[in-house]
Amino acid sequence: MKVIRSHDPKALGTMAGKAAAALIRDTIREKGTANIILATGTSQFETIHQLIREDIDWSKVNMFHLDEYIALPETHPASFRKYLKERFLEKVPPLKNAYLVNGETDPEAECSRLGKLIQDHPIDVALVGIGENGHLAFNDPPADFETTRPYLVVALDAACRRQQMNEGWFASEEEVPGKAISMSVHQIMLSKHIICSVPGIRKATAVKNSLEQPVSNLYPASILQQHADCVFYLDEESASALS
Ligand SMILES: N[C@@H]1[C@@H](O)[C@H](O)[C@@H](COP(=O)(O)O)O[C@@H]1O
Repeated sequence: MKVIRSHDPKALGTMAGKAAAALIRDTIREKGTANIILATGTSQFETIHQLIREDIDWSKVNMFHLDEYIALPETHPASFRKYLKERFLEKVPPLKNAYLVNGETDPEAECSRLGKLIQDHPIDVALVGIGENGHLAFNDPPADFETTRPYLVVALDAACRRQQMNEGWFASEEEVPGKAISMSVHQIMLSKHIICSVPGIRKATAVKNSLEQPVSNLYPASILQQHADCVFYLDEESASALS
């Protein structure tokens, strides 16, 4: 695992977006197509902002995303589908496929549908973030490191729900859905390249635990220490607790 520090969140996002774009272009050159995972949330603003400015043949790209709330309408400001449509899909030419997680249908059937699709599209490049509680996608601690199912129905813990409220996505903690569909830790780890963008002081403890604690499902993102090609992009604030 590699760590790249930049002076501010904007520079961090620019570097992460450029790195992702280079990997996507290389993959298309080698294989003809590229399969990617995008993350959502505040931490991805600058990374995605850079990605949409890159010269990429998007018609050769298949996209998956990490997670979505169950039973949250797509019109809600916190909907991850809405986020990806408005910040990414509407800003680039049409992709080959964009496999969005639908949280408004039968969740187990949706997990199976997406699971089959992603198993047919081995992931080349995954953009991920981590939560204040160290979660990867919506795999809150203690995360399930054992399951090999690609997508899971998960319960969101209090820390995760509080973070979503504090970031302004919801007016109150009670309004945050209690459940979500999440890509599993196992599936994320199958990605060939992982780019983890983590700006901001609120993530300093989670970053320290993820990078400096022994790998443990109590710090879900600590599993990234075992990935063959994962790069953490940090700013001064998110790196401030590192030894
Ligand atoms: N479940 C989402 C993830 O998709 C995201 O990558 C991560 C970081 O979130 P944020 O960027 O809002 O801090 O946790 C969110 O809650």
